[in-house]
Amino acid sequence: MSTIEEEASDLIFENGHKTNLDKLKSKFAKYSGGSVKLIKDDETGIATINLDNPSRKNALSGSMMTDLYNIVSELEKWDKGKGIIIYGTDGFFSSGGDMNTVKEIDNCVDGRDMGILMFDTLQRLQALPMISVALVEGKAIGGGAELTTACDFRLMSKSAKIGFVHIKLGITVSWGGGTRLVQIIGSHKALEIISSGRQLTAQEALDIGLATHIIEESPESKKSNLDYTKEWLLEHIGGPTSTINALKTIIHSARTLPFKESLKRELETFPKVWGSPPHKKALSMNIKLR
Ligand SMILES: CCCC(=O)SCCNC(=O)CCNC(=O)[C@H](O)C(C)(C)COP(=O)(O)OP(=O)(O)OC[C@H]1O[C@@H](n2cnc3c(N)ncnc32)[C@H](O)[C@@H]1OP(=O)(O)O
Repeated sequence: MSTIEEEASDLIFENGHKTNLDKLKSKFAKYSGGSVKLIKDDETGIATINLDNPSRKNALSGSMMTDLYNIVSELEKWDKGKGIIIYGTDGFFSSGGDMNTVKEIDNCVDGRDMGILMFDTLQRLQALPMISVALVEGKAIGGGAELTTACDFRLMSKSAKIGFVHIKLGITVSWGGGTRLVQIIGSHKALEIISSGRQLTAQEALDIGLATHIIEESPESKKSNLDYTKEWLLEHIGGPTSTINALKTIIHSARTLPFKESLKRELETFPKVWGSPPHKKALSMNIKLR
C-alpha cells in the first residue's frame, strides 16, 4: 500500500479516529458557503435536514460538510427520533461538492481527508436508528447522488434526475456512494451507471430500484413535495419509537454485516421490544390485524 493509502486507512480506522475527525472538521470548516439546517420535531419524531446553498444549487461546501457531520452527531443523541428527510432548498437536491471548495483541495491528501470526513458522516447517517428519506427534486449530482444512497429511501419528483457524474470529472465516487449503490441495486447496474456518468430520470431510477417512489406533481395540488414526503414517512414510522429504532438496527445490520453476525444482532435486538409496554398494550387490546 502507498503511504497515502496507509495514512488513509490509519485515519479512518485507528484508535485516534475521533481526534483526527475533529482536526479534519476544522480543516474543512474554513471553506465557507451555504449551510445545512436541522429541525427536529419531537412530536412526529421526524428530523428534516435542509441543504441550503441555493446560489450554488445546494452544492456542499467544506463548512456544509462539517455542518452535516455535526447534525449526524446530534441525531445520534436524539431519543425521540423515528424518521429523517433530507432535501434541498428551492426544489433542487444538490449538485455535489462545491466546486469552490473542490478547486481549493485538488490534491490527493486533501481529497483523502475530505473522503474520510464524508465517509464517516454518511456511514453514521445511514446507521442512524431512524428511517431516512432523500427527497430528490431537481437534480442530485455527484456527491449529491452519493448522499441520497446514505438514506434508506429515495422519493423523487417526476422531473427529478440522479447523476453519478464523477467520471466526467476524471474521478471516482468519493463519499462511499459506490459501495452503497452496489448494496442498493447490485454491482452490475451500479457499474453501468457510474461508468457512463449519465443522469437517470425518476422513472429510470424507479425501474432499477434506486428510487422508492415518484411523487406525481400536480399544479393544482397545494401540498409541497416536502409535505407529501412527511406524510409518506409517517405511514412508515407509526410504530413505537423503540420498535422503529430496533427495526432499523436489524435492517442496517443485514445490509452491512456478514450473515451470521446479522442474525446474532437480530437475536439480540428483538427481545428488547418483546414484552415491552407497547407490545403488552397491543396484546391487551386484541388488535385485529386486517
Ligand atoms: C466531491 C464529490 C464529488 C463531486 O460532487 S464533484 C462536483 C460534481 N458536481 C458537478 O459537477 C455539478 C456541476 N454543476 C452542474 O452540472 C449544473 O450547475 C447543474 C447542477 C446540473 C445545474 O445546472 P443549471 O440548472 O443549468 O444551473 P447552473 O449551471 O446555471 O448553476 C447555477 C449556479 O450554481 C452554480 N453551481 C452549480 N453547481 C455547482 C457546484 N457543484 N459547485 C459550485 N457552484 C455550482 C453555478 O456555477 C451557477 O452559478 P452562477 O449563477 O454562474 O454564479
